[in-house]
Amino acid sequence: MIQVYSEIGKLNKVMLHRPCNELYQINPFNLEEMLFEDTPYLKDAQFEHDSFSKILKDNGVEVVYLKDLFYQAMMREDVRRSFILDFTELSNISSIRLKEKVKNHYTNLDLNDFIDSVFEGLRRDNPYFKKKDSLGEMTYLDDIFIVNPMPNCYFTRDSSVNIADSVIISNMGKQFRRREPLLLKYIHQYSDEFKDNPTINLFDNTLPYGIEGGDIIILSDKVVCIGCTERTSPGAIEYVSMKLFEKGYEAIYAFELERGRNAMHLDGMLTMIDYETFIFNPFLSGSVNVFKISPGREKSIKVISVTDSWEKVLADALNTNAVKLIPCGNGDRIIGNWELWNLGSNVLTIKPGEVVGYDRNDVTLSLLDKEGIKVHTFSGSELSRGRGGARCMSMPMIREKI
Ligand SMILES: NC(=[NH2+])NCCC[C@H](N)C(=O)O
Repeated sequence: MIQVYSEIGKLNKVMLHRPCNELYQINPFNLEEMLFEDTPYLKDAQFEHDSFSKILKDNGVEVVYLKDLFYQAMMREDVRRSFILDFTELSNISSIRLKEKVKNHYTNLDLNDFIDSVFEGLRRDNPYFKKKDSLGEMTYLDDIFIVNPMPNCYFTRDSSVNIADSVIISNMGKQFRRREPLLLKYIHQYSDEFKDNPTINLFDNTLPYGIEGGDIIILSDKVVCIGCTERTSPGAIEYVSMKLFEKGYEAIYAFELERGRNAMHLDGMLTMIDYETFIFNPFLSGSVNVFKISPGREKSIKVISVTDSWEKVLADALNTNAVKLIPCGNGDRIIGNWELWNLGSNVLTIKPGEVVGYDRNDVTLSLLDKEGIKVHTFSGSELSRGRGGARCMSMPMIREKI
C-alpha cells in the first residue's frame, strides 16, 4: 500500500537501499558519467547508512529495503525472464550475440547471484565471458563493463515517487541511471508488498520526457511542486499534472532551475520540514521562474507565470499567510554553498518539525535548532560523495495524513 499525501506527515514506512558492492565498481576515471564526486569507501558507507536506518527505526519508522523487494519480485521465473529481457535491452550491450550471451548468463545464475549482478554490473573479465565467441566480446576491450553497475541505487528518491496512493515510475535524465526505474516497475507489480494490489503508475514510460523523484515535493493533498530541471522536463510535468488533476489535485507549481549539476534536483534547493517551514537555497530565490499549472476545461491545463518570491508562492500554495524559509548555511556565500553541496537542505522529515540529516552542516543545523526543529544526525562522509542526503536516500511509502 502507498499512502503519501505530504512531505511532513508522520513517516510510518520507508524504502531504502543499503549500498553494496556496486559502490566498489565506481571507476575513479569515470566519476562524471557515474554521477559521483569521489570514490566512497563501502564499509564506512554501509556503517553510515545503517546509522541512518537505525535512527528511522528508533523513531517508529518501518524500513524496507529495495533489494529485498526486488528479490521477492524476481522469485517467479516468468517475471524474472521478462525482467532480463527489459534490463538487457536498456543496458547498451554492444552486440546482438553478446546480449544473448548475457541473457543466458543471467538466466543460469541462482537468484541471489543474479540480484547481486544486476546491481554490480558484469565485467568483461567475468569467467563466463572468457571464451570470446561474439564480435561484441572481441571489440571495445577498453570498456571495463559489458553491463554497467548501478551505484546510484541508494538514492531511492529518484527512480520512483510514491504519491497519494500511486507511484510515478521515473524516466531518468542521465544514461547511467536509466535502468533503476525498471526495478521499481517490477517491485510495484510483483513484490510480496504489492503483488495482490499492484500500484498504479501515473507516468507513461514510453514518453520521451525525463522525470526524477528528487524534483517532486508533495506540499499537500492538493498541491505539488515540481522542479523543471536538467532531469525533469516540461513535457513530463504537463503529463503528471494532468494525472494528478484526475486524482483531485488542484495545482502544480513548476520551479524552473538552472539545468546542470549545480541545481541537480529541486530537493537540493528546497525541503519542507514543518507545516509552514522550509530549508532553501537563498542564492536562487528570485532568479527562478515559477509557473502555476491548474486544471483547464475538458481535461486541458492552464499555465501562468508567477512572479512572486518563493515565500509568497509557497504561502499561496499552502493557503496560508506566510511561510518561514530557513536559508541553508545562513546564506553565507561560502558556508551556504558548502552546506548546500553537502546536502544541508536535503533532510528527511519524519514528522512535522522533526528531521534526519547529515551531521556535517553545522550552520544550518544550528538554525534549525533555533527554530525549534528537532534534528537527528548521522555521519555522511562517504555517502555524500554521491551528492545526495537523507531525503534523496529514502522513498516514503506510508505517511500519516495531516
Ligand atoms: N534527489 C536527489 N537529490 N538525488 C541525488 C542523486 C545523486 C546522484 N549521484 C545523481 O547524480 O543522480
